[in-house]
Order: sequence, then C-alpha cells, then structure tokens
Amino acid sequence: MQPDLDPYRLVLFDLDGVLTPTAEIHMLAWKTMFTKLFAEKGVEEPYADEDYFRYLDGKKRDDGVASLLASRGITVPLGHPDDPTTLDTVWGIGNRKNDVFTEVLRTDGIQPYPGSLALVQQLADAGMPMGVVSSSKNAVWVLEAAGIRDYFPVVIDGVVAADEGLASKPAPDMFLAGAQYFDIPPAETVVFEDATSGVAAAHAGAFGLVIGVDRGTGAQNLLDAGAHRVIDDLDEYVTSTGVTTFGKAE
Ligand SMILES: O=P(O)(O)OC[C@H]1O[C@@H](O)[C@H](O)[C@@H](O)[C@@H]1O
Repeated sequence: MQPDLDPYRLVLFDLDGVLTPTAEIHMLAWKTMFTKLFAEKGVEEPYADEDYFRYLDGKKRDDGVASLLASRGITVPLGHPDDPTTLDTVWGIGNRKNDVFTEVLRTDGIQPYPGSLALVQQLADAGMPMGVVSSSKNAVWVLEAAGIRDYFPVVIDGVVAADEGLASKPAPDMFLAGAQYFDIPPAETVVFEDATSGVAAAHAGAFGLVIGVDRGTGAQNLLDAGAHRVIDDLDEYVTSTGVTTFGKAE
C-alpha cells in the first residue's frame, strides 16, 4: 500500500448518495408513497422534501417509516418485513415505497457518480481495503446494477443488519461491524457519508476521518452531525498522480 494513504488503512463508503445517485430515487419513491398515504389518511401537514433529510435519509426502511409517521403523530403496528403492501403496518407501508424504488431502478438503471468511481478505482489500484455500509436492503442489487460490486468484499447492508440485529444509523453498529470484518480499528478508518444519521453514526463510532458528502443535506448540518470535513463530490480526492492523501482529521 502506498505510504501516502497513512494514517488510514480502510475506507468505508455509504452507498446511496455517496457511490450512486440512488438517494434521489429513494427520495422520489418516499415522496410518491407518502404523498398518497397522507392524502388518503387526511393528514394535515403534507409530505415535504425536508421530511426526507429529517426523518428518512440514511435510516433502515422500517426506522424511516416509523420516524416520519411519528412526526405526524401517527402510530401503526410494526408488522413483519414480508407484509404485503396492502397492510397499514410500518413494513407494509415501507414495502409500498420499495415497489416504487424497484420499478424506477429496473426501468432507468443506475450508474456510479463518475468522481466516486474514479476514487474507488484509484484506491483499488493502491491496494486500499474498501467496504460498503448501507442501511438499504437493496444495496447489493444497486452495487451490481452500477457495475461496482467487485470492489467491495464486505457489504454491511439492511439485510445483514436485520440478520445480525445491528441498530440503524445514527447508532454506530453498522460501521463498527464493517471495520470489525477487516479487523481494522475505527481510528484508522475513513468514512464517506451523505446523511446526517450516517455521519452521526460514524462520529459515535469514533472513526478516524468522517467525510460528509453534501448532496443536498447542507454542509453545516453534516458538520453539526460530526463530520470532520465536507466535500461536494468524491472527485475532490482523485489526484493525477494516482496517490490519494486524506490528511489528518482536523
Ligand atoms: O432500500 P431500503 O431497504 O428501503 O432502504 C432505504 C434507505 O436506504 C438508505 O441507504 C438510504 O440512505 C435511505 O435514504 C433509504 O430510505
């Protein structure tokens, strides 16, 4: 490994909004589903775009649904992950949104952000171990659809989190599980995250360098959540020499 990568020995990436523009598809799917649901239920405060960043972004499907419903004073039974979309349970409602997400991804496909792909390729060439930590149960499918699955031997996603009982971001559990897989301490690990819940999770896990990626969350919100620094795109770390220098966390 190139010495310039020191002091970090591992990079963990969130997926949606960091490696692929799928946060936009999640956003659209949540908006479509909740706008209809709130209209049907006669909820006074309609769904707004800020709701995504405040209650849904970066969280597991069930936690996102429960958070947003709670903000409108609505409680429904949790139900079961396999609940049909006709059921008014947390899972039934979440699965309704997943139908919209699935449809869009199937129809439109997905490409990685060019800057993210360039950085991942550069790090791969330098021999840097890399993993993905995503709350989404669709993570492996998205990585495959984007053609970048093979870069990441470890993917801690919504499926792994459910199987292993890992708490949703902003708890540090999912990122800690990622670092543990590589047997590399969080202090020697870089995290890239675009959601405040994810940044807060990496901060809570005492990761060495937490880089917020501002895709609409707002730089100050990411800094307030614990990001050491904020960038607009991962291409900021791509160099013409092929050597990535993260530098120390400020
Ligand atoms: O694809 P799933 O399992 O429904 O997961 C949804 C969540 O996955 C996360 O990765 C996204 O950041 C969230 O915004 C999204 O809501």
